[in-house]
Amino acid sequence: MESNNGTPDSISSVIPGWFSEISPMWPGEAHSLKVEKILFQGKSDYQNVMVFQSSTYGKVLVLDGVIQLTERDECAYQEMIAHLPLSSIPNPKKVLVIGGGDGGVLREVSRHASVEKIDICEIDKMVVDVSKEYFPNVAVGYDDPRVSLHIGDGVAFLKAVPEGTYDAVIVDSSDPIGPAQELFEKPFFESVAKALRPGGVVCTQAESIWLHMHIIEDIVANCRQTFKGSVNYAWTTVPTYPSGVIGFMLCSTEGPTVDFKHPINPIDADDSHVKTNGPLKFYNSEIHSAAFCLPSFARKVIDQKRIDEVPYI
Ligand SMILES: NCCCCNCCCN
Repeated sequence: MESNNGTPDSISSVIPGWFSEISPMWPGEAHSLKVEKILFQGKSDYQNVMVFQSSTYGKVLVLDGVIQLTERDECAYQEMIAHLPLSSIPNPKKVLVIGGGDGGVLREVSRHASVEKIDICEIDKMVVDVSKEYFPNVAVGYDDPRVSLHIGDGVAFLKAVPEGTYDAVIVDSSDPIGPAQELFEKPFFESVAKALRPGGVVCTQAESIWLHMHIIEDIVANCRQTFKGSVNYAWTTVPTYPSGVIGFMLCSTEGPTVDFKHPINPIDADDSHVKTNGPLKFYNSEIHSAAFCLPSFARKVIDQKRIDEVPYI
């Protein structure tokens, strides 16, 4: 059976007027969004930057052809990557964000009243500028006076950080091809561990259990060798990310024990941030704990890494 444009009904090919997210990171599939209008297209020193108005997900930020956020579902990612670590430790004071140039993670970190200082190191100034212009409800994170923006390479920034500086580091990176590649490698995790105080926490973007178990396996192995506290994988649903899910690696350094699965400082128990930042749309304490429940196929691989590393006695 054929459609009225002559192509078989089962094949809808790449349709003019739609954005299709095609990448070697998810071969053989491409999620598409209908484009109402392209609002911005530019080329920075690091990547192609595009913003378009979609029919169903609001405005969309795309870097090198890959969706970074949409107005409709960004809350699911930004709230989880920020509150999974910060709700797991008492009174976080100093927080570093690597990447995250759109400002959404800053918006979420600033909900925590105990936080005194928020550093952000983003490599691409164009991402910051474009977000401020087209995504004011995301880039609002920059308005917080506790925020200091550093434009530069996150790897170099971390190397220069004095040992034990931060309570939490959040790595809001794009995928590990292009400018973010080094943020998935062991030397980077070692710099993060050094920058954290004892019992400090890191939460890093850790891809999809449906598409990237091989990458996750490597991240888990590197993190188990580097972080001597706890090492956990959590995940959330983001409809416009490849496979509709994305995960986070949550680790702590040696020191006071961190039990990531049971938040001791849940941000949803305190309403004081709602006046300035608006209500949380996605995160709550129940979804925090649930995020660490893994499907059996992923649990097998992630837990196997732990068994492999227990030395024979
Ligand atoms: N596959 C895309 C992963 C993007 C993760 N970073 C998004 C940045 C939002 N602050």
